[in-house]
Amino acid sequence: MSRSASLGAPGEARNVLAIKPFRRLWISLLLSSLGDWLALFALISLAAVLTAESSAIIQASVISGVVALRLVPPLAVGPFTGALTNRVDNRLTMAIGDVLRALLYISVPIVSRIDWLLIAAFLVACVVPFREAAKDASVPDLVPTKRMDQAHQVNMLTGFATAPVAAVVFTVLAALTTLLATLVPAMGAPQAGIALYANGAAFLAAAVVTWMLPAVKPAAPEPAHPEPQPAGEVDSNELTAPMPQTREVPVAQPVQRPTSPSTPDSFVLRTLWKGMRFAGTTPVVRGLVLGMLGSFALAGVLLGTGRVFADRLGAGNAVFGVLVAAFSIGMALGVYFGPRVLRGLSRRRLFGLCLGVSGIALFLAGLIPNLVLAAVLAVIVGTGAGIAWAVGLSLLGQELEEDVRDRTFVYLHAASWTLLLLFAALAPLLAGVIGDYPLAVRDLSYDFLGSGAVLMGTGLLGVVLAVLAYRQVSERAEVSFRTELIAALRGVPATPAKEAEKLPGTFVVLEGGEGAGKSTQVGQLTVWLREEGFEVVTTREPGATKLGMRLRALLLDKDDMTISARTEALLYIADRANHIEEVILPALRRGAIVISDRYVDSTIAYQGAGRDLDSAGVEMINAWATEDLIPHLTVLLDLPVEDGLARVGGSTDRMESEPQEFHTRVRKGFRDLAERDPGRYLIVDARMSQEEVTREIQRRVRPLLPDPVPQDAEAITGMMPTIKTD
Ligand SMILES: Nc1ncnc2c1ncn2[C@@H]1O[C@H](COP(=O)(O)OP(=O)(O)O)[C@@H](O)[C@H]1O
Ligand SMILES: Cc1cn([C@H]2C[C@H](O)[C@@H](COP(=O)(O)OP(=O)(O)O)O2)c(=O)[nH]c1=O
Repeated sequence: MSRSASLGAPGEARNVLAIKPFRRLWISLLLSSLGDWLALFALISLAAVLTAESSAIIQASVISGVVALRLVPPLAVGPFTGALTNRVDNRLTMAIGDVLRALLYISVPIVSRIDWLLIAAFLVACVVPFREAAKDASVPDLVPTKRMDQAHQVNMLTGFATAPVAAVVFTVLAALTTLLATLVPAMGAPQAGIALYANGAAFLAAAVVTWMLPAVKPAAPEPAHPEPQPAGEVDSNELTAPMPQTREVPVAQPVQRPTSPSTPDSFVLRTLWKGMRFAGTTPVVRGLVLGMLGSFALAGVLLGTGRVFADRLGAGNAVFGVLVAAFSIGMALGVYFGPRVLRGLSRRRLFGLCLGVSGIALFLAGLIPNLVLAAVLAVIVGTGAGIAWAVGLSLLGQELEEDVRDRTFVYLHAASWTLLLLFAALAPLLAGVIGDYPLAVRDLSYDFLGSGAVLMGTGLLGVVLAVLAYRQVSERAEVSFRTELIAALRGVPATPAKEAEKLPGTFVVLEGGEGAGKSTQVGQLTVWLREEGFEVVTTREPGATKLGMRLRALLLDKDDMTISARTEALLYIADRANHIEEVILPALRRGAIVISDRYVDSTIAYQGAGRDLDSAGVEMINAWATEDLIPHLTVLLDLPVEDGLARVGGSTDRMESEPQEFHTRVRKGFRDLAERDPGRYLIVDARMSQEEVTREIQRRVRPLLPDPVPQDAEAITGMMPTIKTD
């Protein structure tokens, strides 16, 4: 089974990175995104160091301010960025933006005052939207239109992927500073200066790389003259030919996508709003979006409280770095390996489980203030959040129609950044308000920490969120969560209690009276699933096998009116037993999706209700003949009898020529069956147009489809694109 990859497949990333100018843009983005993360960690640390002597609430407010200041100005300056990108060379805007950021960051440790730290953080945040807008606006100049989406995806992923690297760099620098301060006491207490200097260097390097991009005049978008490309580079014609004459970008490809932890501008807010409205449409999408955003809120809380928490445990910048690195490395591992872990477990269950585990780990980290434990737990929180994110992304990809898929992914990325920063800003404030209390009961003492309480509270919220999200996405399953989890951990397939053989395929049946549209919908469903890359076996009853064709002729021949009701029932069931053995089971064992036009329910409705045979008896013989093979889903196309008969245009076979009352009983027979077991049925009003019926069926079938194959999941979530070397 293969399905088309939809987001940033590594192969595609290599493709778009083969475009030399875009690769330069990407390198400058990589550097500045690294710098951005490094700056965030360093500023939080420095804020904590400079306020070490102040009260807890002041310290908390300053840390919160450092983060909040990144969130606010972009909203104010966002609308003005367009004016600049239209007038000034984007390359220049980007390079100046990088140089300004470098200077501002370097100035912070030199001035070493809390007021300047906040002002500098604010000024940086004001520069960022211009730089981002210039970068986004220059992508269409550097990349052919058809690769634009890939380019944006690579950029988005880069924004995430640089976090663990920056965290490790920060930790190493912080540890070095601490070591130096110990060796050379004259240096004073360790601050976070080195990281900010390194950061300035990263931005200066980014400015140089940006400056080397091919110049594109904003007013006259002449085709650029790319340098001669060595073999293996993308043909320059590809670059110049589809160059857009204006900066108009189709609605489906919004140009501004956040790539660093600093850009919630008006576009993002708009996307958030639209996305939020969209996310409410189906429970599964709602559950997935809720859970995925929740994992970023957890990350935000850890980022916001981490420094103060480390402080209260008697540690400093390096330990904060370790916590952030542990979390973000865990997250990267989770995203990368997520699609491959516990293959035996349904992806939806894995999604809920990982979120829950993250929540519990965060709760424990807050409960037991211990540095080593906190680092280990941070890895677990990150891994859980990463797996949930990756699995959520691939499930969403499966769940959503192609036209809204990209929009939702953009929304998710934008919303994630915003939530991350929002929670990182709120968490320290809350911790400061709660305060720290050393508790002592007889010989036992326990440090109740405000930051610990926030971590615990968020952990609990995470667990509640996991349960809520799981409820929204969970599917009816024959195997209990526990059984499936134990089996998955042992690496064996989980066997439902009554099913002798776990079949990898999916069995869908369409039922309904004459002319309800079964054949039409079977056709539509088949085309759709095949396009999605699944192996589909389309079949029908009676008459799908050689023997079946003979039975069909006997059953439907208008001249042969002497078949008794029981004989008729047995003949249909005989056809079914043969059909299962020869067609259905082999396909299900292969993992195919089997779609059958009629199955057991037809006998129960036509012979049981229609011919007035004892339905329980008919059901029993069916159960024996089918060895209890029950479809995963039965779609009942329900239609008033007259409408259906009018559609088929008069009686053509023995069954159709039965009187209207017979067909009315059949209709009721079908409805009774469906109402008895709503979890396994979809009743569709077949008076709707063919297209509407098709859409309704697709919506219900989608969650039943097998999980995407691992390569795809990797393709969707692959993070660090490989650089093609010449
Ligand atoms: N939703 C619909 N609205 C109107 N006509 C339909 C619809 N679905 C199918 N039809 C038409 O009704 C007729 C019977 O459809 P068909 O799919 O053969 O039904 P069945 O297999 O249930 O007997 C066909 O001519 C088909 O084009
Ligand atoms: C499978 C099955 C079909 N039938 C009847 C219903 C149909 O009238 C006929 C099958 O004819 P067919 O032309 O295949 O069905 P349709 O045109 O309705 O899609 O057999 C039964 O009575 N009992 C059964 O178990």
